[in-house]
Amino acid sequence: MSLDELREEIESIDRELVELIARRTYVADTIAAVKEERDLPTTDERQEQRVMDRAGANAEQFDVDANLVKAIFRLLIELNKVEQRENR
Ligand SMILES: C=C(O[C@@H]1C=C(C(=O)O)C=C[C@H]1O)C(=O)O
Repeated sequence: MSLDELREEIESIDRELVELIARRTYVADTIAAVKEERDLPTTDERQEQRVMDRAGANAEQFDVDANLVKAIFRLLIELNKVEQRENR
C-alpha cells in the first residue's frame, strides 16, 4: 500500500471514530431525559468505573495501551456529562 492509500485508510477510520463519538453523545441525551424523570444526578461514579474497567479490558484484548484507551474514555465520559447537563 502507498503512503497516500494508508492515509486514506486513516481518514476513513477517523470519520468512523467521530461518528461513533456522535452516537455515544446522542445516547447521553436520552440518558439525561431518563435521569431527569427519575430525579437522578448526572454523575454515576459506579457506572463510570464499569465503563473504565471495560475500556481497559477491551484495550488488552486488542493489544493497545490500556492507559491511553482509558484516557480517551475519561474524555468521552466528560463530554457525555457536559451534554447531559446541557439537556436537563
Ligand atoms: C452516560 C451516563 O452518564 C454519565 C456518563 C457516563 C459515560 O459517559 O459512560 C457514565 C456514567 C455517568 O457519570 C450513565 O449514567 O450511564
